[in-house]
Amino acid sequence: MLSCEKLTKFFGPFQAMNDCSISVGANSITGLIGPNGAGKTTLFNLIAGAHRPTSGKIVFLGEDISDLAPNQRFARGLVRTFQIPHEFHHLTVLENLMMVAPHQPGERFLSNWLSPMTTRRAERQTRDKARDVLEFIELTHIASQPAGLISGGQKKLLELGRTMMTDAKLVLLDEPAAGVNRTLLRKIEQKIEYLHDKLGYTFILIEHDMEMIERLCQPVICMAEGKVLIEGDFRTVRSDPQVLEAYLGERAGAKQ
Ligand SMILES: Nc1ncnc2c1ncn2[C@@H]1O[C@H](COP(=O)(O)OP(=O)(O)OP(=O)(O)O)[C@@H](O)[C@H]1O
Repeated sequence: MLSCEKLTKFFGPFQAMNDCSISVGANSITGLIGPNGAGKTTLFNLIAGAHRPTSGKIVFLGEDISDLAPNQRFARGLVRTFQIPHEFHHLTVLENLMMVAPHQPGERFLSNWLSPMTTRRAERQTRDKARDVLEFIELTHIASQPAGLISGGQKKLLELGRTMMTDAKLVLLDEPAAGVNRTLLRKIEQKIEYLHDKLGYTFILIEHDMEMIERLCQPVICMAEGKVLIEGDFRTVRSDPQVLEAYLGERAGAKQ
């Protein structure tokens, strides 16, 4: 579904991405791990189009998307969520979902005048879909609260819900477990599993929570210093000496 080929990225003299190649199969949940500063978020930025690679190429569903703008990638089904959820603070939770739906006729001034019925019908459909999504992410009870006032974990669920308002094919999830309590974390995992198993979503997931990576991800890719150290199933990656040194060793050391 996605392949990143020999990506490099320089920020001034600093090389954040160093000949990094990954490929992601359709309907997989790929875990992206690595120590702080390994280049995981930079890789997401390159895939989503927030940054352009210095060299290398990105192919999505057979098309070279390296030169496409983020909105063009989004229109092709490549959707990204953020470490810190980017909700619209003053809009309600329901409105936040409705905002995401692509190609709404009401966005075009003329169509509001020329075909108000069509616009209203489309808005009703979007609202109905948003209500279904709210039910799925179990946030119906806070539908009319301003999104800026809901909890961090609820914002993560809302982010996941916002991907469901789009025609997402590949979802880039940036630390879905960060700052989320254990109960809500299990709920987020179940939602990801459902979207993957029942709706055929493909995910790439950056996460520092190893339990979540172990439960959800196959394969797991470990990065360090802007490149891939190893790819494999969780157990293989976890026991690789390079990984232990670069990442898990660092965590184990921190516990002593
Ligand atoms: N816009 C930028 N300008 C300069 N340096 C940057 C920029 N973005 C990232 N970097 C650097 O690139 C390196 C990789 O950062 P990145 O955020 O991709 O790491 P990460 O693996 O996501 O880390 P973390 O797990 O801490 O989020 C870091 O050394 C970071 O300081």
